Amino acid sequence: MDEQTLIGIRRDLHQIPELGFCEEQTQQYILKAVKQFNQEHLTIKTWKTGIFIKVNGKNPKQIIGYRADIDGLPIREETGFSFASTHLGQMHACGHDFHMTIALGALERLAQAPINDDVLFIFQPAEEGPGGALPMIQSEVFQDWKPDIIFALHVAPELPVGTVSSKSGLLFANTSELFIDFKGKGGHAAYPHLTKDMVVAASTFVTQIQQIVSRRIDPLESAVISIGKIDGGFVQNVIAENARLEGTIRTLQPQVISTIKREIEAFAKGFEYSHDCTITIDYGANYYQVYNDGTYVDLFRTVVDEEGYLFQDAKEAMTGEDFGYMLKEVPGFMFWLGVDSPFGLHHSKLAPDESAIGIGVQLVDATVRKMSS
Ligand SMILES: CC(=O)N[C@@H](CCC[C@H](N)C(=O)O)C(=O)O
Repeated sequence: MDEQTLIGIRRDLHQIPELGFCEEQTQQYILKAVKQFNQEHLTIKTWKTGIFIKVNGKNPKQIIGYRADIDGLPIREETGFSFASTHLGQMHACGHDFHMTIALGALERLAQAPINDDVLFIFQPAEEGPGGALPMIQSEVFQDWKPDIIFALHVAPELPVGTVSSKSGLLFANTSELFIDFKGKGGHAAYPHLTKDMVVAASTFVTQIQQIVSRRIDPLESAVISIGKIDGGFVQNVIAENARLEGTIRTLQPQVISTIKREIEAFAKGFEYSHDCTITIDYGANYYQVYNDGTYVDLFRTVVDEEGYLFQDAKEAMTGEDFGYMLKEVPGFMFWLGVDSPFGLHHSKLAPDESAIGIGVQLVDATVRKMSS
């Protein structure tokens, strides 16, 4: 596929972002795009809103897996692009439109010129939540077509186009979502002493739990607690009976997540007493760390060099990725693809440079071929 066709696909996909497990339009778009490819060597199976596509090899000794995530985020786009999201309040603000396009580009090349081994393309729903990788791994299709090696990429806005980055070992953090509901007693804003104000309780809670990271966790064991959303009350002169916090916990060691959860629960008990309220905690989706196999990172480094691009050693990031579950089952790696955007991941103005798409396709294709040689 030429660059203009790839950019066209990316722009089409950019216009139809859908949240986790609602990616029906996206799934249909991908299936339709794949219909244009040489069908001779393809076997296609859908799974919920995801898709497995196997390019049957000429003399297969192994299955090489490549995964692309397909969901968008609940963010109102502010890019001003002519091809901006047509789904109000939803946006491909994490580059999954790039991820899908690159996978389609590499798939088209392999469908046209298959290698000896089988190559399994996995279009995975719900990476941003509630997590599609784990149930997809448990599916019959994955178990039947279980890859021997697997890899994936993620766009990196802070890296220039032509630079990629990865590392052996830990790349992405362990994560847990965090949802906390406060219930107190509402009332007239003029009589706070007759109420249990949940806006005060929840906002104090947000600042207090930051002490868990600074005072309860070994400074050598990094952790993040971020609250991204606060809800509470209805009107300016009524004290709120209910409030809700939504956030995420990130740690570099899996066991530190449990420590943080225990500490949050202890803080909650104290708050129930001091604010005379009830607090309910739900941890939503939990993702396992992304841990790269050094052998394949080294192989990839060689491919990047041979293809004429720049490989930069990565640092661990506090981003989460349920691809970590796939790497727990199957050896492989993940890498960052430079897309040079002035606005970062999860920003309403994320504007990745489309000239990185062709580089992604070339690197995925070349990596698969190298893994098979
Ligand atoms: C690459 C990336 O940005 N991934 C997301 C994964 C979200 C996991 C889950 N919804 C959570 O917030 O814990 C990220 O936010 O890192």
